Amino acid sequence: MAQAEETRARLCAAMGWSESAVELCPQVASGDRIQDRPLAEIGGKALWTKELDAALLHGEIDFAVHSMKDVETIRPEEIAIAAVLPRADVRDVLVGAASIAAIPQGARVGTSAPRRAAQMLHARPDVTVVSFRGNVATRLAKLQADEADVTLLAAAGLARLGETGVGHVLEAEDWLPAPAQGAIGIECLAGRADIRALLAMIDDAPTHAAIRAERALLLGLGGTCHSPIAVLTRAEGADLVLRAALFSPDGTLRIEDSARFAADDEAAPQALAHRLLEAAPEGIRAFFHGPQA
Ligand SMILES: NCc1[nH]cc(CCC(=O)O)c1CC(=O)O
Repeated sequence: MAQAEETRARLCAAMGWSESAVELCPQVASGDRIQDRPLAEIGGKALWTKELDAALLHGEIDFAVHSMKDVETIRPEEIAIAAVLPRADVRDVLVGAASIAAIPQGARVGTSAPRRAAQMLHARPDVTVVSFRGNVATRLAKLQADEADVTLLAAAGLARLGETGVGHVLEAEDWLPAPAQGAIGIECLAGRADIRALLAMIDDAPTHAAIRAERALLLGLGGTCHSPIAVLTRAEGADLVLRAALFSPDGTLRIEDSARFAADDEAAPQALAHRLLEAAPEGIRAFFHGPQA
């Protein structure tokens, strides 16, 4: 809802409309309804898109607002990512300790994200990872209830909920975020030229280019929500520099590579994916499906 409200505010500001010109149509996604099991177990895909896709396809809504981190790599061809808002803070926040090094020996780390679990076990093989699902408030409550000693959350999500004083931000260069973290994307029917033109008014080209590159990398890797992958994109002049690290889920294995390419080059991130897969030992390779059509 916070993301939808931000989108509405930006659209109304760009168009000179009053807020009442855009109606919010709240939907509960299956990923939010099912909170007691890790996503990987629920059967993975489309947990945040299924209901909104149906609403788009049935003409109940004109566009849908997503955290791009939750949007699967391969989308129905009738649906287009029409706009991406300026990227918020890409970093993860550590809650319960002042730094990775300061986490007590043998601590319980609450997370259900394969990336965060693998990164943590890579940095701190002594800790135990415990499953930790639910929205931001639920996870903070679980930490309060001592179900874990520390947890990791996206700075962007905390900020959108007004939880700015929580935890300690981890520098992105040391602790790479998830693909598309911090980016809000707006989807509509590919055939709705009118809506696409409207949404183009609030598209942030640099963020859109970075998201396109990160998603092209994921497509080349065949990465899913089970794949422990972390990335960081930064702009260098007209180019993007994309860093990517792949892990084994237990954190024992880690490989990293990077590429610099023109912002509109979609082949380059796929070539980076190819190099990573070539270099990946089986313990990493097993969690990626390889290049997707
Ligand atoms: N389903 C998890 C999810 N999807 C997007 C965000 C954060 C907001 C963002 O990255 O845009 C979160 C919460 C988290 O990782 O802490």
